[in-house]
Amino acid sequence: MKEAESGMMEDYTSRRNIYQVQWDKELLPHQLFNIYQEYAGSRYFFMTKEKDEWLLGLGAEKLINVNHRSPSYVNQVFLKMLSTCTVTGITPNLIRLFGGFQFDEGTNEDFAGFGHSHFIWPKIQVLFKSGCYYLSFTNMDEDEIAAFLAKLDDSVPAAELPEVIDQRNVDAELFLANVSQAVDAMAAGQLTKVVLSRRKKVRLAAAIDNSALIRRGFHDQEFSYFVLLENNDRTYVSKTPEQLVKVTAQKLSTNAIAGTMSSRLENAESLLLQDEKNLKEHQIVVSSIEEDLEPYSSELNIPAAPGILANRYFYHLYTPITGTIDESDVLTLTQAMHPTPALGGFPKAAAAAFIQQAEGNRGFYGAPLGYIDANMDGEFIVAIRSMVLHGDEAVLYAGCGIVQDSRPEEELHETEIKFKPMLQLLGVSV
Ligand SMILES: C=C(O[C@@H]1C=C(C(=O)O)C=C[C@H]1O)C(=O)O
Repeated sequence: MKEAESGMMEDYTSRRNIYQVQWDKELLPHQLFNIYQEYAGSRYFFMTKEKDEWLLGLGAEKLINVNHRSPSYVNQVFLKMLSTCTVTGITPNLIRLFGGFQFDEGTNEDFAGFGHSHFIWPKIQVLFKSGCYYLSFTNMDEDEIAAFLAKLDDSVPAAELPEVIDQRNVDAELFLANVSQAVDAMAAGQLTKVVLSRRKKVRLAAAIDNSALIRRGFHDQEFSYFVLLENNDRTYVSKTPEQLVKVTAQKLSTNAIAGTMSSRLENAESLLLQDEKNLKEHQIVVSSIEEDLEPYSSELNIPAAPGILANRYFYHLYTPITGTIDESDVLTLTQAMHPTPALGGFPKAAAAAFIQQAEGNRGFYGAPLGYIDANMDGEFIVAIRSMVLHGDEAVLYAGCGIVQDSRPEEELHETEIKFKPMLQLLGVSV
């Protein structure tokens, strides 16, 4: 906790005025994104799978951007900041701190500039919840707020996405070699499961306007979260079906999602529900989540067998898990669970070492992204089906679980399908 020791925490203790209002007319996130260009580079958007709740931030009143992953540090800073607030309006619990912790401690150049703990307290926060829009302004004077509210009625032209001019795999050969090596390590008894990934680069004719991506993600029919986090000239985007953990008033929910089959296969659902390799991959995740949560929860409800999570391109084996936590909060659980063997492997330490040596660092790919509120409740997702944007280039990430009976070419194919949600978002016909 170097920052705390060196006194940088002082930075978070100046007084803040928060002004909150409820807004009655419909607000569209892609229009809000474009209202003030001066906030570009420090905006974010988070939407649930059901699309019934979303959170949007414009501008950073405070940015937590440190080069170590530390939920307790983020927690401490957030509490300090909350203690400095004078709230005029609805309720202080509406304020959320949004961001995430990178997958591992090392550096990945695709994510240059993002912190390993990276969270934003926005200048303007828009929360859509239970059918209502709540706006919170931090340290903005009356005139600034009035000017912003006046702009909400203006229609902001929807951005268009530039044409795609190139797409190519960058490490398919390395991925095949890594899968073979993982299968050998499993035969030698060193590992039970490891999740390996690879990348694809897509180039567009011009720099990408993030509001265009939000417009697409907001209107599509996929059952997945949508997350977009800007940091200066880079943006991370994920359209993931996977929740890491959500806590509301001591009730927790999480899920195991592992085991995949292309929806193009005939009878894919019943084939997947009976497929031994996929069931094995899935059970490893369920057992590990149960073990990780055991110290925090005296009551966990875990169905005896998985069901199916259906999306446009694939089906996954899916086990929803609920429970009650004793003395804990969402950040502690995030740390206890990440990475589940849905993104790391099993045993956890051996899998982490294997990934490190095979691929290097993952940045936000597979990482927990989400928010906390003043009650220390919140929700974090596992950022997969994702990409980093930088100017006119997108670097896409996709991975899959490897077990002893995995075949490299089949796993390569599975990752190819997993690029599709991002390719489609960018406008590549898939
Ligand atoms: C690793 C990814 O997905 C994970 C791996 C899965 C699998 O191997 O079946 C399924 C869902 C996710 O837990 C990814 O999409 O990049």
